[in-house]
Amino acid sequence: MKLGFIGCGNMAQAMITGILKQNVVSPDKLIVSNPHEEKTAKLKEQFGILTTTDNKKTAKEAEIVVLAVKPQVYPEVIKEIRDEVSTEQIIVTIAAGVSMAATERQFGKEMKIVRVMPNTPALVGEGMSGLCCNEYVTEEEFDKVHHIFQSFGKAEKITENLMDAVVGVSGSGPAYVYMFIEAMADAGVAQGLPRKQAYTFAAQTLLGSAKMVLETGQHPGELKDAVCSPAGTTIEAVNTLEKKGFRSAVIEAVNAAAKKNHELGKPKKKEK
Ligand SMILES: NC(=O)C1=CN([C@@H]2O[C@H](COP(=O)(O)OP(=O)(O)OC[C@H]3O[C@@H](n4cnc5c(N)ncnc54)[C@H](O)[C@@H]3O)[C@@H](O)[C@H]2O)C=CC1
Ligand SMILES: O=C(O)[C@@H]1CCC=N1
Repeated sequence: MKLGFIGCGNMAQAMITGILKQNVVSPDKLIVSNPHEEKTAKLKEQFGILTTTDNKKTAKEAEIVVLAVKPQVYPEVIKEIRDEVSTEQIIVTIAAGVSMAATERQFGKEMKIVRVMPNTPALVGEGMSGLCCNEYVTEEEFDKVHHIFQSFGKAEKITENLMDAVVGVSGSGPAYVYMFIEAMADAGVAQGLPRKQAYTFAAQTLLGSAKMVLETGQHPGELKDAVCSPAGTTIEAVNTLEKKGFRSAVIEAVNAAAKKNHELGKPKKKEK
């Protein structure tokens, strides 16, 4: 099975690195196109994969074609490749706000489409992806794509109406988590920790806490309570976070990203 990527920016590089590290697709079965050669140079050098500046070549050669360009570039790329692809190939979209109906309309034929929202921790094998597909994708074909996304983290099937929620929580989520780590580390530095150690202490605390949620199955509130000793240090911090509206800030942030994803998906005037 040949896998192609059109666009080789942050997200594609994270996924390709994850896929190759896990050996789910061998380097000779990968083709990546980007008009700017410098974007593919590092991957070419590191893994010896086939790279090109010609999107049509990727579209013609790959059985599964991942469109990894910005949402605004989708119409231009689809226009460029639509005569090169057959309805036997699978198109994977990862763009925020690009519905399967819009992709199908732009191809102008009954293309097999799998819509996915991945995230950048794919690079280290800890991605989180939500996937859905249209009616032309068989179960076996969906499983193939699912398998690829599972190779660099967790991947779950969802219905398309949940894509906004998935973008808000996991697609955009790493950015909020990095902000949290930065803020924790800044405070650590203010309290005297050397900068490098401050990042290690903050990031490892995030990692360990996340593992506790995933592996113990305990409610996050219960895990939080187990850290809060009566009249201890943690409840002072919890009290401060509640006073500063921490939970509500996070909820509003996730809702804002979900809303933006929804708005990006609304047809533009010229598309009507
Ligand atoms: N960055 C992230 O955390 C996530 C991004 N996404 C989605 O992934 C897609 C890509 O996002 P990023 O990788 O962050 O953007 P990026 O800007 O880092 O990468 C896009 C790449 O497309 C290339 N490109 C531009 N025009 C092109 C064309 N005509 N043909 C081929 N390549 C072209 C650019 O040179 C660039 O390398 C977007 O649709 C975004 O919504 C989805 C989940 C998470
Ligand atoms: O910010 C964005 O639009 C993309 C989609 C999800 C994460 N990054």
